[in-house]
Amino acid sequence: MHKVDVAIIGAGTAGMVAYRAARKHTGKLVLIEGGPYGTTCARVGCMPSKLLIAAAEAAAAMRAAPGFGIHPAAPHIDGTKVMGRVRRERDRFVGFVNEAIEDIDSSHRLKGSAKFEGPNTLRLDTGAVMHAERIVIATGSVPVLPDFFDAVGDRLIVNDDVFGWPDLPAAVAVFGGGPIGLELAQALHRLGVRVRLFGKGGGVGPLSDPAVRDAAAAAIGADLPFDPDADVQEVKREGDSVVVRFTEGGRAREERFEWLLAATGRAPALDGLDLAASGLTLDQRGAPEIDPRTMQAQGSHIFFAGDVAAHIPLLHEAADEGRIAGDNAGRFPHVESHSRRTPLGIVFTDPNIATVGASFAELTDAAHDFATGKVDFADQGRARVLRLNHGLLHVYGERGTGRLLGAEMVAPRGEHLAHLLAWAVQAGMDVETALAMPFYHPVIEEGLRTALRDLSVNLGDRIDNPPRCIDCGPGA
Ligand SMILES: Cc1cc2nc3c(=O)[nH]c(=O)nc-3n(C[C@H](O)[C@H](O)[C@H](O)COP(=O)(O)OP(=O)(O)OC[C@H]3O[C@@H](n4cnc5c(N)ncnc54)[C@H](O)[C@@H]3O)c2cc1C
Ligand SMILES: NC(=O)c1ccc[n+]([C@@H]2O[C@H](COP(=O)([O-])OP(=O)(O)OC[C@H]3O[C@@H](n4cnc5c(N)ncnc54)[C@H](O)[C@@H]3O)[C@@H](O)[C@H]2O)c1
Repeated sequence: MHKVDVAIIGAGTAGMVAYRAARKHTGKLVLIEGGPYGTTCARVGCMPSKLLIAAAEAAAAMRAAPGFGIHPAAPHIDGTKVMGRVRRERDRFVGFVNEAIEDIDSSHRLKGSAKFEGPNTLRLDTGAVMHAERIVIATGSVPVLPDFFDAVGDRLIVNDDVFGWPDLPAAVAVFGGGPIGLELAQALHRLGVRVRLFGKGGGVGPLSDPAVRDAAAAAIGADLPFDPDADVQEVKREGDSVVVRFTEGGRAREERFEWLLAATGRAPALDGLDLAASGLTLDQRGAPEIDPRTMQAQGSHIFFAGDVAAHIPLLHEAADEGRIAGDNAGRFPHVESHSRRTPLGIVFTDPNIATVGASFAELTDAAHDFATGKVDFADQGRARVLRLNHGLLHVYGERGTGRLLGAEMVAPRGEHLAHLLAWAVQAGMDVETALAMPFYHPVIEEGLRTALRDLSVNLGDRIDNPPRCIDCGPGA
């Protein structure tokens, strides 16, 4: 039987980072991959979705030009060329990952799907069996598909399928108002695909602040048909079409599409691991309790990292967790505790949707004594110059200390505002210190300053905010 100090299951982002961290402690380790190399992020996640969005932004910019008095021809979208670039660039990113895999000692790489046969015993579907002193589980996540969708048969697709398309389809029904549904629905819509986005329960991405969520629903809904709480009676297949029966504004409707794209959530990829044989105590989801500071499960020799840990299923968190889990698996039993970064989430819609630090729901549920500062981008100087003047940003600060706690936004260039705020929150900055930082003129960040000033007023630190649109002129 093959014997190793550390076995890592899954060669995605978390698993590859875990391998490098564990390698510093031992040369007796193995990285096991059951599917294709290349990582979810590069193959079918972050990168191809952003490539599709970039093409959609180019088309949207052409359509927006008449608003400046510039009249180009309407965009002609060549679907095969759009998808060709998406796949070419995607393959380039995947190529870099594959090079990193090739750099790993070949005796440390194993192909096959692993499952537990005992707390320290793994069996691969190739028949190989190994004894591992410590194990890192980094198996990622899989799409959750409601049974309701079975009726559409092979017209049901997920994100992976989109990035394999040779051409753009004519019409797609997208289900799910989370990050995947929002990003793909808006991008496809802007690329000339007829899209309708069906949400459930009123959610819009990761937003929990009702006012910001409403503003985001309105901004996305102004671009394409989007109901965050759709009343769908039936989905079925008729010939090569997907038929969706739903209610809109009290009226029964039926619409036909080529595909039903499910973006209805992702779950930890635990099926097939036979975790029951691992000796861990499992909850009703079939998962053990994991310490997010050590990534250790119940003080055992088993560690989790990335989406499978169901902590924050984002790329930079997967990398951090891989580093923590790999290092601790390597040094076990002398496990070290690590502090985690300030939460940061960005959805690459237009306008961007973003969350930073503590969410409105977390602060409210914990009865935290906080105040909110606001800016509406409708009248924000630079946003108006650029005709990007849609959105709402709420920033939360602690009463008594003025410490910045978090923010939720749907905002132009929100990806950058969210970073500024995340860095300020992690640095423990208070609102007055943030306001003492330089703000250039005219920039979108002046909108953030308006929200910070409003927060300062609401915390009782200053009497009033300067008059409306002060960032339109000198002396701001
Ligand atoms: C469409 C989409 C867009 C996204 N966009 C963003 C974004 O813009 N920004 C962001 O931060 N995040 C984004 N994400 C999330 C991000 O991609 C994930 O958080 C991240 O890729 C998770 O990495 P991981 O290492 O946990 O999993 P993965 O990269 O999925 O790696 C898990 C690996 O484990 C293997 N495996 C599974 N079971 C077994 C087994 N039993 N034996 C052996 N191997 C096994 C799998 O084959 C896989 O290779 C996006 C996700 C999707 C789907
Ligand atoms: N830009 C980014 O960072 C980015 C982009 C894409 C994905 N991701 C990551 O991937 C994860 C998974 O994304 P996701 O969007 O699939 O999941 P999600 O869980 O965030 O959202 C799923 C949405 O689908 C809705 N839903 C569930 N059942 C439904 C049904 N029957 N009909 C209509 N809607 C239904 C839910 O209410 C929810 O709003 C995210 O949590 C995120 O961490 C990140």
